[in-house]
Parts: sequence; structure tokens; C-alpha cells
Amino acid sequence: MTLPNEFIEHVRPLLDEGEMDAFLQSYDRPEYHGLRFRNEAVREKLVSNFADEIGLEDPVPWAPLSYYYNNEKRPGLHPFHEMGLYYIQEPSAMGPAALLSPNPGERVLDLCAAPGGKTTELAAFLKNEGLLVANEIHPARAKILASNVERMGITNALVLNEDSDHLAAIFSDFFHRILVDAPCSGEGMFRKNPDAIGEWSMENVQLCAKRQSMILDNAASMLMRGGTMVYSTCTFAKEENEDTVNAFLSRHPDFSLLKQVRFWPHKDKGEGHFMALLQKEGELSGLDFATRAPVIHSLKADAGAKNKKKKGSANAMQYGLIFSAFLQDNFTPEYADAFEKRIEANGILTFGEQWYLAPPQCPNLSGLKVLRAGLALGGFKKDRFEPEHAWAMALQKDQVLRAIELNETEAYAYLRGEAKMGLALEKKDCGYCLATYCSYPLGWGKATANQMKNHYPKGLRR
Ligand SMILES: C[S@@+](CC[C@H](N)C(=O)[O-])C[C@H]1O[C@@H](n2cnc3c(N)ncnc32)[C@H](O)[C@@H]1O
Repeated sequence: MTLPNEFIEHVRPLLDEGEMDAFLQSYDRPEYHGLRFRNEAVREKLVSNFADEIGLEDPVPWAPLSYYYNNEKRPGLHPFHEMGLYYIQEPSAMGPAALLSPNPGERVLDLCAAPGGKTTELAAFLKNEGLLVANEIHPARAKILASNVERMGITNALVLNEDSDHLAAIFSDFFHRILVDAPCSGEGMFRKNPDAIGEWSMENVQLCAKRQSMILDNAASMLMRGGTMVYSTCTFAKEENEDTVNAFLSRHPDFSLLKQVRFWPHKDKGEGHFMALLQKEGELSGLDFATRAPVIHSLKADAGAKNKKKKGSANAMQYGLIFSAFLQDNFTPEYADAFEKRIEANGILTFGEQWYLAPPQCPNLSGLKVLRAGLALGGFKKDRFEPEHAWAMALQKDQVLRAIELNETEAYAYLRGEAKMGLALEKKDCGYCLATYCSYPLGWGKATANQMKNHYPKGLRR
């Protein structure tokens, strides 16, 4: 691989004497591939039963639930990937969220989040407890972020499409942990993405450094006293790394640097990455203090209010009843009861006809561009409730009354949008059902006497 001379000379002062050869040679070696499991239970089952099938190799030492894999096995094309059982992620890129390692129940912000590698990793730390705000400024990238959040069955995320500046004006001293995975000149990704070499210039390095400082200042104001923040880039440039951090520390004397880490392609099994762990002085408040007035609609009062005027549409109270009936008809009594309790605690958010189970500690959403707010449950078509794919991805097989287990061929057919034919079901077994493979959800189906109709979203079909 041919690297620009100016880039090589720019990196040289960062390396020890004699290290340059090893650095340059690393560009002619194949890249490392990594994946990260959704949670510990999935990790255990897939490592025990499917390690060969998905090409698992050694664990990635710096990130829980993570493994190198053999790319010839193409785990990104396996149904497990669409089922959100793992996320394909460059191994070094797993470092920043692992360094931040938030605790369940905390309020966490991923400020520059798309496509969602680190968001989904932070979610694994949070175990769906606490609030995860995932923000991305670019609208198309924010949509990809939202779909990855849904694929991974995350129920406590608020996905926003905002400029960091606007968020800073709203969320002052709000988060326990913040990840700033800043836009950068991407030098560390040249081996993985050689096209980026052509876009590299010293002007761009300077431009990125300026933008990073602005984003970091925004993040600083959103962090609670005592909270921690990780700043990360996938570049080598000192201007975007140590210099940015040092300039930040001199502008913010209430912050201290706890740790600074660099990954190098000739020393570590991953691409180039930089991360710094920073802390705001003071004591971290408990997790139980009230968040600012949440805009949460109650199940019975506000839900469906927008539709009240529509001819023939149900009123707010009826929507609540239709939804309760849907819960009773499709889920086990244990799940339905627990879900009603979660509704009482978190509230339901309505966006038009779409219902969401709000994330815990949900902030006031007015004035924010919201793509997802908690768990997308579904919407009302006249007097019927139709569940969202996101809900299926957040379920376990034993929580629903009807699940239809598919074999491998049928699982691939399901992901293409095909129905499963040849069933002979009794009336009680007809209705919404969870299509599963290896006992994990693929998505919704709707069973009639002789077939399961496919409800996999058209936009996701292969
Ligand atoms: C390095 S990428 C993030 C990768 C992501 N954290 C992951 O692990 O998948 C940086 C992202 O920041 C976004 N971005 C740039 N400026 C921003 C700003 N002012 N506020 C929020 N996001 C911004 C870019 O569009 C880009 O998607």
C-alpha cells in the first residue's frame, strides 16, 4: 500500500526509533476482523455451539463479549447477524466504549454515534437499564444508527439527529458518562479503507482538530460533576489526539485526564485508534434523582389523541384497551404483567399513530429531532394494533404465546420475505407469532391455519 510521504513524515515523530519499518509493513498485512455479542447469554450459547460456523477465533482482550473471526466464514451474512445476536466491529473500535464502561442504570450519551458500533456496545454494558442517548448529526447516518439499535434489541435508547451544539443547550449537567467518538481524519483506517488515503491532507487534520474541540466543549457542559467522558478518534495525528485533549484540559480546569491509550497496527491486533478517559471534578450524584419534566403520555389519557377526529377511529381510551388486549392475546401472563408495570414506570410516548415504551429517565423531548424513543411497539390500524419489528427483536421466545421455530433454509427464506407454507394449525394457534431460528427471534409472522405470513420489514429483506 502506498502512503503519502507527508503522512509518513507526520507520523514519524510519534514512533520510537526503528519503529517506522514495522509500522509501514503492517499496511501490507491483512486487517483483523471482530464481532461483539449482544449479551453474555448469547455469547455463551454461540461460542459453545456455533464457533466454527461463524468462524470465531480468540477473544479481543480489551473488550468484553468480543472475538476475532475468520473473514472467510462471513458472519455478517449469517442470519444471526440480522437477528442482532452480534455486531461486526473493528477490534480497536471496541476500545472506547470498554474504557468508558458505564454501569446499568446510568444516563449515557454517545454524542457522535452512527452507525452505532459503540452505541450497541454501551448498550451491552447498560443491560437495558438506564438511559442511552445516541446522537448523530447526519440524517441518513442517524437512520442507520436507529436500525442498528433496533436490530440489537435495545429498549432504553433515545436516538437523536442533532448537532452537538443544540444538545448542549438542552442537557446541561445531565449525563453520568459521555462518549465523544469524534469525526476525524481517519488515518488509522487506511488499511481497512484505502479510499480514505486520497482524502487525507494536513488541512483536513487541522479542520478536524478544530471541530473536535468544539464538540468536546459541548460534551463537557452535558456531563454531571464526577462523571467520566471518553474522547476517541481513529487517527494518529497528535493535533487531533493529545493536542486536542491538552487544549481541552486548559480550557476546562475542572476536568482531569485519567488515562490515555493508543492502538497501533504494528503493535496491537487492530487498526489505529486513540482514546482518552476524562473526569469532571466533584461527586457523582446518585442514580435516583428525578429527571426534568418528562413529556410522557399516559396509556389511557393521551394515547391516540391525534386520531380522535378521524372518522371511525378509536378514541384514546379504546386505544389503551386495544393495546391491553394485544398484550393478553400474544404474550405470557408473566410478560404481560411485567410489561404493564414497565408502562406504569416509563410511560408510553406517541408519535402520530406510533407507540413507544419510553426509555427509563426519559427527558423532555420537545425541540429535539427524535428518531427512536425507547422501544417501538407498533401502531393502530383502525381498531387493530400492529406490532413493530423492533419489539420482536427485544423479545425472548418464552415470552410469547406463539412461536414458530424455523430451520436454516426456512430462516434464510424468512429473511427474503417468504411465507412458511404447509402448516396445519388449530384456531387457537393462529395470529401473531414470533418466527425464531435457534430459538432466537427473526421477527414477526402471522399464522393462519396453513401458513405463517411473513412480517419481516420490506426494507430489511435480502
Ligand atoms: C467516527 S464517526 C462515529 C462512529 C460511531 N461512534 C461508531 O462506533 O459506529 C463520527 C460521527 O460523528 C458525526 N458528527 C460529526 N459532527 C458531529 C456533531 N457536531 N454532532 C454530532 N455528530 C457529529 C459524523 O457524521 C460521524 O457519523
